[in-house]
Amino acid sequence: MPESTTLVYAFMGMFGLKMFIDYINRSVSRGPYPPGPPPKPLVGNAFDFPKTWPADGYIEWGKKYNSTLVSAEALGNRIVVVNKREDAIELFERRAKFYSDRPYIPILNRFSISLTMEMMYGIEIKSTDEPCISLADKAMKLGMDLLMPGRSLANIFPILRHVPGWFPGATSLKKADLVGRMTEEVIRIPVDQNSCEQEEGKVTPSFFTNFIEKKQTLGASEEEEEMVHNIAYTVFGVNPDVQRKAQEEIDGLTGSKRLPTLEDRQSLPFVEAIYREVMRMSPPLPVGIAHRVTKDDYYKGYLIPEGASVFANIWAMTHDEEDYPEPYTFKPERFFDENGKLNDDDRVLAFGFGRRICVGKHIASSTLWLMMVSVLACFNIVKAKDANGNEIDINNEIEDLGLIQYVFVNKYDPDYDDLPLSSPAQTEGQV
Ligand code: HEM
Repeated sequence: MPESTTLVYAFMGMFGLKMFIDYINRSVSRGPYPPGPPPKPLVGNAFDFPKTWPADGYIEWGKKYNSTLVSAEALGNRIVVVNKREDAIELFERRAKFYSDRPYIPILNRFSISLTMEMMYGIEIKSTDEPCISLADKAMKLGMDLLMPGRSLANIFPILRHVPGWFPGATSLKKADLVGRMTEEVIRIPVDQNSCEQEEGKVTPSFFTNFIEKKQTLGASEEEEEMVHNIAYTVFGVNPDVQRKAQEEIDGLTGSKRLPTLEDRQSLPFVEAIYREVMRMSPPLPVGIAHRVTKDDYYKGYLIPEGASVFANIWAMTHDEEDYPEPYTFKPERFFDENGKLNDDDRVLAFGFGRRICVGKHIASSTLWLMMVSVLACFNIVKAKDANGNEIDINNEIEDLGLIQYVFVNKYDPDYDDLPLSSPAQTEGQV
């Protein structure tokens, strides 16, 4: 018998055995787990995960099963989704000791810290055409796709990681392998570049200092413009009063004589409220990134088993009517107290939780704030007009593609339009 056929049989045998053992394990009563759709024999909930807009799908599960915590499982791999802010803070922060691992996802070990840190500190990005940027972009898109709960069968069925890439249907493994190799390149290119620059005695400024400097002297790049454009159209185009109020605040401080700087941030509370409201309404990673539990834990009477992937449904939390009445209305005023001072709700949930909270949050916060305030200081954003001079209505919907993509400097790619990221949808006629 050829070696490859033996391998296939061996794999199928192992797979069958694993399914059987998991099925028996599931039948033995542990738990109860947080509620969710009833599992089907053998496959569990593998085909129940919401596909189109997962964040809303998990809110629906929460309503249906009357629980702030919901869960599902496929072949022994349990996924828990946390829909409430208090639960996320309890689990990811007070119990951080057991909720700070990441699930094994083929690409992530190399992908997260090393990539961003190499890029953020000491590497000068001169153009978006640079190989490491376009590679980072592609790796990011592919990688995000693999991260979604239920999106990759290899994440649902851990045993599938052992299937060779040539096996029919093993597309997510091929993707993971590709992302792994691309990420290695993304890390290698800037490191090599940095070494060369050091040998030549050049001082390499960081992304952050470059950005701030460039913003104040040359303005924004095409991609940065595009990001601001998206935010600006949806937020200010739809809300002219908000725009006017923010501009009055800025002009009151600068006398229209200069651009605001980061030092002015404290003195511009209304702009700050706009920043908070933008991040609340459109968190770029609506269901965050999974944390892996390293020890069986009980919460609200439910078992969250060791190895479970726990997702913070950030979207559900920032659209929770109890915390944010009229959650789908853009209202920066909600961040002021009765004395007209900014309230203490300054926690931007969009950056995640606990020890795994976004490491780039300060950079992201500063760059986004600077972009918003600079646009407000210089422009009036109005609705575009069609050929007959009629205003084009603004599409106020959110698409699942967004800011992180821009942070990694790239353009919209229609081949990967189903990502766990969000951004305002484009209206025809708006560029
Ligand atoms: C608006 C911009 C950004 C948003 C909304 C955002 C959001 C997030 C979220 C939700 C997580 C997962 C947190 C969790 O697991 O609880 C995360 C992780 C991470 N972010 Fe960001 N991020 C942004 C920008 C950045 C930037 C600019 C960098 C690079 C400097 C960055 C680097 C990272 C890294 C390395 C992680 C993984 C941290 C870990 O696993 O410990 N992010 N981000």
